[in-house]
Amino acid sequence: MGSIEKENKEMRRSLHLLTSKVERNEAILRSFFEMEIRLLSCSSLDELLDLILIEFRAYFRLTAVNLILLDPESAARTLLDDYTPPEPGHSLRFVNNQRLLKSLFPTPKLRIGELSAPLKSIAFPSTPSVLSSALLPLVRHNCLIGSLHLGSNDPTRYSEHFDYDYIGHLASVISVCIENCINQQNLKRLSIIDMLTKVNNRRAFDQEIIKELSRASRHKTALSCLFIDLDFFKLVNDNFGHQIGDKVLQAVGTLLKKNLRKTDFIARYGGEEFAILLPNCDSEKAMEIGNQLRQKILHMVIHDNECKPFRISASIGVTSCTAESFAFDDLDAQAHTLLKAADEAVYQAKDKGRNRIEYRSLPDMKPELFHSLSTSLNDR
Ligand SMILES: Nc1nc2c(ncn2[C@@H]2O[C@H](COP(=O)(O)OP(=O)(O)OP(=O)(O)O)[C@@H](O)[C@H]2O)c(=O)[nH]1
Repeated sequence: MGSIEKENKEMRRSLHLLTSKVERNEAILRSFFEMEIRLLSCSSLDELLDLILIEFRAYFRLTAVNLILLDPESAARTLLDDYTPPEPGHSLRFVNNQRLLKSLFPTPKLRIGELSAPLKSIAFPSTPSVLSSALLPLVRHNCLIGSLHLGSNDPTRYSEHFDYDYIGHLASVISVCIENCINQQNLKRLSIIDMLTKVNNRRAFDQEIIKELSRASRHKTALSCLFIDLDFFKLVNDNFGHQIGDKVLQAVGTLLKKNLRKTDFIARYGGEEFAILLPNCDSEKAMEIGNQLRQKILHMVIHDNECKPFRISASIGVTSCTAESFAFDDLDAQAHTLLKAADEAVYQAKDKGRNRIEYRSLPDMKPELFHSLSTSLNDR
């Protein structure tokens, strides 16, 4: 073979290698780009975490994907109250300070390749089969906010000899998405939460009752409403001070959350008044639940500023409805009717001596009566 021919062959081989490398890089970039779009379109932290912890694994053919998040004020943990990650306690962990993150990233740079045993036990506590990995520092405003760990059982998958700019870029996108989701959801949460008791506020209740009435009518299920009004609360404030009064309200909020189902809706409706929606719950069951709450409130021991114990009581009003309860379709009118009945039941309980539970059935309502009724309720 002549030397020119040999040179040509060599050049064709190089060209072929170069073309396939470009094609491979293009495919990688495309897949990263697609994932970036999906990350940016996540509308909640749950959705974002599912994408990272579950879908990344299949999409990038990985053995393990783990995440550590800095969460000093438990903001993320509060938002994720109902969220279960894959391998709970391993794939998603929260830290209150940066110590652990700093041990993974003495400088906030990607860590690629094989990990030492101690680092592996931090990054992949439940996956010893990981042989090579990419540890991505998540950074926002020059602050380490977390660490994402991509692990493979292929020892050559992540190697120091390759360039991983696109993974670094992905880490930046993930950092922004995590921060955005937490901030947005936190803001939304703050607008519907009563800051003192950490149950929902009245605004959230007024929205929820419409949703629940609509759901109850669609599924033909019962919906009950409880009003809980603390007795002689003014005396608590007068005798022990406002701070202790606040402590009582917080304790009642905690007691209600602890003793009701996740699907029940608890709100602070006014100063010392709580309102509860019990979906799929008829009058008999609602009375039973209400009475249990009354007894639990009565047995709750609170301490004043001198650590002396005292107790409180509550008057409870209950009402229930079913799809057939209303002669009209207007959900606002239905909500007002339900609230008025629960409110009247509380007053009856107060009238009869307090620390009691009373039931008020819904009146036979005519739609034309609704307007005067809603006006009087709004004036309360
Ligand atoms: N500490 C504290 N007190 C509050 C708060 N909101 C309302 N209150 C107090 O709750 C008290 C309610 O008093 P009243 O409406 O007279 O009712 P009550 O003393 O509970 O008497 P009955 O309801 O008739 O049993 C008032 O003294 C309010 O100042 C709050 O956020 N914190």
